Order: sequence, then C-alpha cells, then structure tokens
Amino acid sequence: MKVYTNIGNTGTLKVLIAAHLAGKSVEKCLATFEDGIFTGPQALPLLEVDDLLTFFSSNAAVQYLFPTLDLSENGQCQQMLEWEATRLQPAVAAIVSGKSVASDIRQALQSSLQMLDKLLQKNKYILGEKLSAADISIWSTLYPVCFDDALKQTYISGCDNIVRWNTNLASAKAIQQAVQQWGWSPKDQYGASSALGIPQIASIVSPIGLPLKDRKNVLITSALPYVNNVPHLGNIIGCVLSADIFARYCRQCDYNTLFICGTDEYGTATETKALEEGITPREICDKYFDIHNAVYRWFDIGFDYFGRTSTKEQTEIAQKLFLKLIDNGFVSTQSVEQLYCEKCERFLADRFVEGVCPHPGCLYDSARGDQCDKCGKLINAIELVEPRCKVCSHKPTVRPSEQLFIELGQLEPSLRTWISSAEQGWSAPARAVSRAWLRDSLRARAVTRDLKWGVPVPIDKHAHKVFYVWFDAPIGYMSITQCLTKHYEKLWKPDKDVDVKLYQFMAKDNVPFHVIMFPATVIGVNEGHKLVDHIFATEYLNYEEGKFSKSRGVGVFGTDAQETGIPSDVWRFYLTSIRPETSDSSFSWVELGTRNNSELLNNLGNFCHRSLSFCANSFKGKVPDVTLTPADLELIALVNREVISYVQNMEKGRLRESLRHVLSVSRLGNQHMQAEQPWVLLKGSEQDKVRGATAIGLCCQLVALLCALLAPFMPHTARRLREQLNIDAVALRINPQNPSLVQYLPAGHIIGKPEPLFSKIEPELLEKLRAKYAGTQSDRAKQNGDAKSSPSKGSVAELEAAVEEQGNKVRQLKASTKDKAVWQPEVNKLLDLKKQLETAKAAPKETTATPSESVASLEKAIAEQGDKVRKLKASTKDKGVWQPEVDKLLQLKKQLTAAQAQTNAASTNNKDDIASLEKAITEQGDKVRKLKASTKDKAVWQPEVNVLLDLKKRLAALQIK
Ligand SMILES: Nc1ncnc2c1ncn2[C@@H]1O[C@H](COP(=O)(O)OP(=O)(O)OP(=O)(O)O)[C@@H](O)[C@H]1O
Ligand SMILES: N[C@@H](CCS)C(=O)O
Repeated sequence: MKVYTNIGNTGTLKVLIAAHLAGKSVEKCLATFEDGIFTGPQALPLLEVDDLLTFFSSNAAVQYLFPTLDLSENGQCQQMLEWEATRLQPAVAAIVSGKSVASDIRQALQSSLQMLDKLLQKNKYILGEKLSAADISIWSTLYPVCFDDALKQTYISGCDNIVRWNTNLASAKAIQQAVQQWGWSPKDQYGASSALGIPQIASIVSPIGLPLKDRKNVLITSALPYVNNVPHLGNIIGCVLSADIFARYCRQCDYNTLFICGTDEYGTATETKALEEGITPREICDKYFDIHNAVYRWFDIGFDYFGRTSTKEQTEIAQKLFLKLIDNGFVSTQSVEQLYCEKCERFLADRFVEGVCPHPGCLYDSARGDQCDKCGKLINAIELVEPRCKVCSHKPTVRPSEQLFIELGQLEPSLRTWISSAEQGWSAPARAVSRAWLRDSLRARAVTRDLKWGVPVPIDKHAHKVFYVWFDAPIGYMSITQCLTKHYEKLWKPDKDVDVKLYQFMAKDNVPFHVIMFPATVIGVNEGHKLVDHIFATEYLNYEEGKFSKSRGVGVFGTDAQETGIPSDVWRFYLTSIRPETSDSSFSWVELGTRNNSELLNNLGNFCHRSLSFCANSFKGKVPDVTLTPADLELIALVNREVISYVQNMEKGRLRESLRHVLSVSRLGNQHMQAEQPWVLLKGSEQDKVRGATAIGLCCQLVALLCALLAPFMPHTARRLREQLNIDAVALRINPQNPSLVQYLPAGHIIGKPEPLFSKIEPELLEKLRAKYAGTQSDRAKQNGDAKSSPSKGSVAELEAAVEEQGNKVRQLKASTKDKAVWQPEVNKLLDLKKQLETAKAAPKETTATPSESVASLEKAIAEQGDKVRKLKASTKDKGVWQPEVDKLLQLKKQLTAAQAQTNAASTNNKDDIASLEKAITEQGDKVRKLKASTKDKAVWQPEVNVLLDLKKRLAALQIK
C-alpha cells in the first residue's frame, strides 16, 4: 500500500498511525498534483491499496486500516470523524497557519477542545475504553497544536484530560513509529495543494529522532544489504539484528535514537541477479526490497526507517560529494586494464567475472572479480587466474578503459590520525581489519565503473559511467536519512554543540569500506560530515561446515527461518548467543535446540513462570512486599554485578556477552528460589511466611528486571512478559549511569495471568530441518521441482503462473542475446512446464494444499496479476484490453477471501487445542507441585510429572505447527 502525500500533511499522519497500529505496511510517497498520477479528486493524502481501491479521504483510509470491530460503536465513531473533518480540522488549519485569525475561529477551536476534554473526562479514549479511528484522527489533527509550546499554552492548558490522553497516545510505540515515518519537522509546510490548504506549522517539537542539545543522540546504521537474494542468517546477525538489538537497548536507556538501514541497490550484484532472473535491475530492486522488508519485519527488526539507495536523493548527494572531492584535488584519471568479453560485447565488472584466486596459498577456483570468498582478500579482476565471463563462460580479454580514482595516498596522513584516535571505540574485528589495511601505504582506488546500473558520474566526459557501488553505498546512509527527514545534515553534519554518536554494524568484509574508503571520502570532502564513532563489526557466522552465501544460496535464509515454525524471538536469541564477536562461529541445528530447551525453557522461562505463578496462586496476583535478609542482599549484589556487566558490554557492542548476563540473572533467580523454598516457607510460622513472601516478591522484581534486560534481544517475549507483569514498557527503563536491580513493581501491584513463555523443540524436528536445508538453494529448488513434477502436486493455477513466468524469462533472454547456448536451457524448462500443465489439466482435481498454502499461493498470484493489470493499464487506455485481466484479479481475490476464511477456521481449531492444552498443563502443574510439596517420594509424583511432560510436548508440537 502507498500513501501519497505532500509535506507536513497531518491527514497522512492519521493514515500512518492507523497502519502502524494495525501492523500493516504503508509506503510514504511524496507527490504533487503536477505528477499527473491522480485521476480522482485533487486531494492529499491519498491511500492506494491496490489497482482497484484508493481512498481519497484520510478518515475513510483510517477506518479501512483500523476498523471499528464493535459495530455498536460504529455510529458514534462516524459522528466523531465527521466532527473532526468539518469542525476541528478547519479550525486547527486556520490557527496553525501563522496568519492572523478571526476571533470566532479561535473561539470555535476553544469550544471544540472543551467539548473533547469533557468527553475524555470519563473515558480513557474518545469512545470509551478502546482506542478507535476517532482517537487516531483527532490526535493527528491536534498534533501541531499539542506539540507547539505557544499553541499548547493558549489552547490546551486548561484541558487536563486532553493532555493525559495526548501523552498516553504519544507514548505508544506504534504511534511513535508512525510519527517517525511521517517525519516532518517544525518548519515544514503543508503543501499548497493540501486538501484543506493548510499552511505553515509553527515550531513543533521534533518527532523524528533529530539530534537534540543536552541529550545523548545515537545514530545507528546497519550495512545496507544488496538486493541479490533473500538475506541469510549470517547477514541477519552480522548487521540488521545486531543493530536492532543495540537500537532497542539505546531506546530503553532513553537515548535519542535513530536506526536506519535500507537496500543497497546499485552495482553488479543487482545486474547479475537481473540477468539470472531475466528481469530488469529496477524490477530486481523492487522485488528484493519487498522481500528484505518482509523478512526483517518477521524478525522484529525495528528500523526507524528502511529505505533504498536507488533514489534521486542518493544521486544528488553522491554526485555533490564527488564534485567536491574533485574541487579539493583528490580525484585523478587513470587508464586501467579491464576484462572485456568479446562475446557479450562489454567490460566485465567485478561480479561478472570469476576465476582462480590469485593469492598464493588460497587459489580458490570460484573467486569473484572483487573479493575472494575463501581468503576474504580483495582482488583486482584482471589478476584472476583463468578468468571466465559469468554470463557466457567465455574467457575475457584485457582492454584499457579510463576511470576516475580517489587519491587515498594523499588522504592517508589525515586518515591515520583519525583512525588512531577513533579505533578504541571499535570492535576487535574492525580494528584488526583497519590495521591490516594500514600496514602498507594506501594506493589510489577506482571509484567509477563501465556499467549502466548506478549513479551516473556527473562529468560530461564520463557521463556514460557510474560510481563503483562501494563509493556510493555508504553515502546511502545519508540519502536514506534524507528520505526520512529532509534534515539529514542535522544528523550527518551536526552542529558543534550537538553530540551525535554514530554506531555502524556490519561483518568484517565490509570494514575496509567503512574505515578506509568512506572516511577518506568524508575527509577529502572536508565539509564537517560525521566520521564513525563506533564500528561494531563481527567475524563470520558459518553454516554447519561452510560459509553462508547469498549469491551461492548456501545456508538458512530469512524466509526459511519463517517456515520452520520456530518463533522469531527464538531465532533472535540463538543467533545472538552465537554472534561471531571475537572469532568465526557456526550455526548448528542441534545447538539451536539445546539452547532453546536448556537456556530459554529450563532456565529463563522456568524462572519467570514459576515466580509469577507463585505470586498468582499464593498472593492472588499481588506482588508481596519484601523484608530483606542478608541472603537477599547478597543476591541483589550478585544481580547488580550482572546488570553492570550487561550495560558495559552493550555499550561496547558485545551483545552476545550481554545476553549471557541476562541468563545469569535468571540462573541466580532459580538458585534463590531453590534455596529459599518458598512453597515450604509459606506453610510455616509467621516469620517463615514473611520470608516466603519476600522470596516471591524478590523473584517477581527479578522477572521485571529480566523483562527489561531481555527486551532488546527478544521483543516479542518481552511484550508477553510485560502483559503477564501488567506493566508498561516505559516503566521498564534501564539506567546506564547506575545499572542495578530496580523495584519495577510497587508492593501490592497486581500482575496479569502467568503463561509459559517457551516451548520445547524436539530433536526430530531439528533433524528434519537439518536435512531440509542442506546443500544450496538451487539444489533444494531442484528437489522441490522434482517433487512437483508429479502432475497431482502442481496445481493448474501454479503451473499456469510458472509457464507464464518462464515464458517471460525466455522472451527477455532471447531479446538480450542471440546466443542459443544461453537461452536453450530455459526454453527446455518452458517446454517441460507446458507438458506438466497439460497433464495437470487432464488429471482429476485433487487438492493437497493446506489452507495456509493456498492463501500463500493465491497471494502470490494476486500480486502477479496486480502487476500485470498495472502494466496493462499504464500501457493502454483501452478497457477492452485490460478488463479481462481485472476480472481475473477480482476472481483471485474472491478465492483468497474464501481460503483465508478456511485458514482462520483451521487456526481457531488449533487455538482451541492450544488453549485446552495450556489449561491442562496449568492444572497438571499444580497437581505436581502439590504432590512434590507433600512428599519426597519420587515414585509417588513421577507418573504425574510424566503426564505433565507429555502435555507440554503436545503443546510444543501444536505451537510449532
Ligand atoms: N556469514 C556471515 N556472517 C556474518 N555476517 C555476514 C555473513 N555474510 C555476510 N555478512 C554480512 O552481511 C552483509 C551483507 O553481505 P553480502 O550481501 O555480501 O552477503 P554474502 O552472503 O557474503 O553475499 P555473497 O555470498 O553473495 O557475497 C554484510 O554486512 C556482510 O558483512
Ligand atoms: N551492500 C553491502 C554493504 C553496503 S553498506 C553488502 O551487502 O555487503
């Protein structure tokens, strides 16, 4: 979905808030009516759901995204929305315009606000106890008033209920994220073509993580992934997940935090992939941007903004910096020998060529033109032994071509001075790489390439060349920030009196570009851009025995992780626990199971569940007060030591170490519980009862602490635990100045319902997964293909789609080359698919897909059909041409609705089972506890324990399903 907006439009803010609250993804696109994309009313914002559905009213869009589920409230909601649109909005628009306003408008706003304040006197939200579209709409409209000191003073000062309501909503994570995505700052204007023609907004408190004086401002970047495949677990822990954990930690410490990332879309990685898939580089970027976005969402990566590099902002900034480098005398021209493929008639850049690694002692036979995957060394393509063109396998020849170089040698002294002062803040792998680079003198490096897909070199003579992807990729951090805020310079060229610390996350292969190449550019440009403060680079995560590789398709990929049924938090936990912080580490399925079962289930989960269950069962859920004994004080001292180490390690980017300290806290808690035996104490004397209550009270405080410490690593689990603790995220802050066990829960605080947090992962499942994800992606695809070649397994719809896709691929390949050797294998595949289709059509219908599989394939078919319709509509106005395709699309949508209904029914059944199993487990657990408390005779309670374990197994199996 896309929302088209002009600058500063609060109607757009409504739409984004509704989307974030509903967990839906909406892309924000700046637009003007001059773009000519609007066929309907000239009003912004405009929410485009798909080809067939567009909303021109922001309130209607809000209701679509965030519907009123309780129909009895619908009428009231409509009334409030109408009031907002016809009374409140126009008055606010006039007031915030900054122009002099007639007194009756001011009075109208005042009386509207009084009315609202009265309504909120009785209710938490506008319609009662539930948040509704009315809150979203009215809150957004009042945003410029509530966040401007002067306007707030004039209009809101007497309205305590509005203030409370406003603060409450402003603290909601989803709303904060929406405000950040909306992303306009005080001086931005409503565009002249806004639906209501709202002009300038006066000083609003900056909502977008822009740096503030007197605050610790933290700017976090994760290496920008190429769009050449689905990210694998190595990419995820090496960059986005590590950065996310750190960003979540920073937010919890109340640092003013901005976390950005995006896809790195230019260069040969994209061109190679485009060639492989038979589509254009732009189509590859669009396709893989969506895939990356979806994978990261699944992993709960909370970017403040996830952008992309193929934007006009990127072109502008990269060209500007480059011209400045030329002005400052750091660019030279040199003729370089390059590999040229006579058959493809073009220079072969980096990834278009492979051969034997020229480094003695390595000699890996599939080294790429830029870097060897085996020894990690950078390579000059012409040095490859026995080079071969990746497209046609022909041996290329060497030809001269003129390129532009950055003079690293001239910049070296300044670079060395900076590195020696900055490197203390870097992780060991980052320091090691930079030292290795500085062992020798630096040589000039080419920053241009003879390619098409990239930022054009802004010099007439070289206008047909583009920048080398590694010249422009780090500039992507700035341009992506600019797409978010338009004030990227406030972060990337901060004022002297504003402290912005830049933290960058990546794996070791990216380090040279972040400590040598990019800083050299920044120093050469000499305009006060930020140099990185902390590089938290990792070593490599290996897959069972070999290296994960995107381009070779080796390892477990983000989409695979989703299919395993293992929750994303468990993945986050396991990946962090093997994060390659000091040396390469290995992913292993067996270890994943062991860590889940021992550390999450038996240690952490067990402690939390036991503590909260005691509180629920023995104290009716009221957290007991504590009367501390020396043993308790010792426990607190030990816990504090862990919390201090947790913070120290986090601040240094040693996330795996920090996680170890979280587990130590729950281990201490478990030991304390075992030592105190509150179940015995609570049955003893009055004094024993006080001790028992203290033990439980203290354990509950530890659970709250664990929830705070765990939140950066396992956000979903932390959310569940917060619900069980009945406490808000804001109450669980970490104080990095004074890290210690805090009394997060006041005595007498009522907790929620305790629930088990984790499930066992059975060895059989792990063995299955290990076998399933062995080999490369293409081996697996082949296997799947073979399995599918039986006509009863590939459905007619799927085969039709596959035939069409393959047909397109063949057409494009044939158009791009006359070389039969290139396209014939694809033609063969097409013929084979056609045969399968014929057989499938002839065979009796039999559905083997589960409802959720049908939903997935229908969604895919809808996406493809949607693209087809879009393209057809763009190419012709002739309805006769595109209407049949629109009809097909509608038909598919109907089928999807039916399949979704089936899936819901299936998952409801599943939920019922889960619910009854959970209930049975709680009851059986009580039985076991009571038996164990009453006798030490194992023969008595073991059979009951076995029943309990069996129930838990069944629950785990269901949850994994
Ligand atoms: N095995 C790994 N462990 C940790 N981080 C990794 C690993 N592989 C890549 N990364 C990091 O992930 C990011 C994306 O890397 P990249 O796209 O080059 O993946 P790749 O698998 O190495 O690709 P390819 O095999 O195609 O070269 C980079 O920051 C890189 O440092
Ligand atoms: N695209 C690069 C990182 C650029 S910051 C990579 O994926 O290695």
